[in-house]
Amino acid sequence: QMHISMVSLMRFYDWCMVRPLSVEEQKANVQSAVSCNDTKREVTVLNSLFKQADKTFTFDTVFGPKSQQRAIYDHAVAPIVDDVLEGYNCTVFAFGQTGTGKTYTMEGEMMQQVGELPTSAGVMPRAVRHIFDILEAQKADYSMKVTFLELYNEEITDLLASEDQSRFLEDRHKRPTLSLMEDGKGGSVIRGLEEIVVYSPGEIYSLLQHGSTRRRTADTALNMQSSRSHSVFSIYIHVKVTTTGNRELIKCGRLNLVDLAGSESIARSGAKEVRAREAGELNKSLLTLGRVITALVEDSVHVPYRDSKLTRLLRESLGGKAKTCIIATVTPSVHCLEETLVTLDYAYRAKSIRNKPEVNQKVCKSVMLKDLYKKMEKMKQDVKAARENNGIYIPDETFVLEEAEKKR
Ligand SMILES: Nc1ncnc2c1ncn2[C@@H]1O[C@H](COP(=O)(O)OP(=O)(O)OP(=O)(O)O)[C@@H](O)[C@H]1O
Repeated sequence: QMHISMVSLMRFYDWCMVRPLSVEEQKANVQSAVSCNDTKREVTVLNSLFKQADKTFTFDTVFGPKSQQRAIYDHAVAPIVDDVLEGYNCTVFAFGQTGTGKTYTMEGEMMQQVGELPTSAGVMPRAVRHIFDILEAQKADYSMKVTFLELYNEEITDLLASEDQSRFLEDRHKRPTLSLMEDGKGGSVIRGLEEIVVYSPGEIYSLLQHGSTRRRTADTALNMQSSRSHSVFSIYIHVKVTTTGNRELIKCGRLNLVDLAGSESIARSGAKEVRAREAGELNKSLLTLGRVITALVEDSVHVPYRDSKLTRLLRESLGGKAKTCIIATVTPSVHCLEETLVTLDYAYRAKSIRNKPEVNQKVCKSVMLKDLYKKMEKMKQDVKAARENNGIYIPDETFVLEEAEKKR
């Protein structure tokens, strides 16, 4: 087995989405305090309403209140999905105050089944459709698996946990939590996180639906805590390609779609950190993310990745070998001016972070990935059953690939 890498320096992409004023806000005559210039790619916060200087931020792309979900996907996310299929690890973060449209942008209207995408479908269902469209058109030999987790109060829970483990999922305080460990290669692994092998868009849609419903059910039970939780949905794709020299390679790409906690928890803390901690409002992961961004922007020797679960989990996407982008979501409402400035400032600063994207690929001989995965799943089931009694190690796919090579 051999690893080949291509290294070049790449900065974060950053986009800004300004949502329309809601019907209620319009009825209440809420003033708009944000203006967008899509062509100049600028967002201006109208501090002049309060006799202060206006503040303008430039992004890679600015999507104003009239933007369609489809345009956002085609313009901003589709090129990233192409990179994932080339073997890159890519991460899309949605970052903004509660109620500004992070979930709308990432999930939007979820697909119940396969069919036309609704106009309000968000990044997740669109990415899934796009990935399958490309693979089917290429008649590719591929395998795919997904994971979906929630990080709340520094505890990781599995949104796709099988029913027997999910009895307590409605109550975040009673859920089984998973431990995060270093993988020895600069990344991290989550022990016990369900990795579900999928063969069709429909399967992923129902998993997404399932996971996001679990997240929301917990909300109604516990007073809208989703604004303080982060969710990470990941799709792992292995695609077999044949090079001009008739060599076979497996490209291993991964797409992480991250819906972050509301950025108001940063605005609220800061100087008031102690009080915020007492009120249980301090979001350690979000604050550490901010500190990691600052350290990377300032080229500090010490980057505090280890200080939170989120930054340990997504270390590779922050100054590492992944391609990363941030979607900042803001509301035009004049009542949210302070939070809007915090969001824009964070997303804007992140732009100067440089990652070193690398293609992940392995040389392979003639194995059919689809067959291999079916065998692997069977093996995992068997071993899992045995493990419950004897503590036997569950093989990961690298192990299975190596075993398949040895047997030839
Ligand atoms: N671009 C948009 N166009 C139309 N409606 C939108 C848009 N963005 C958000 N909304 C609506 O605004 C409301 C809040 O959006 P959403 O739940 O996505 O916010 P959020 O940032 O994910 O909040 P939270 O942090 O609480 O999860 C929803 O009713 C959503 O449908």
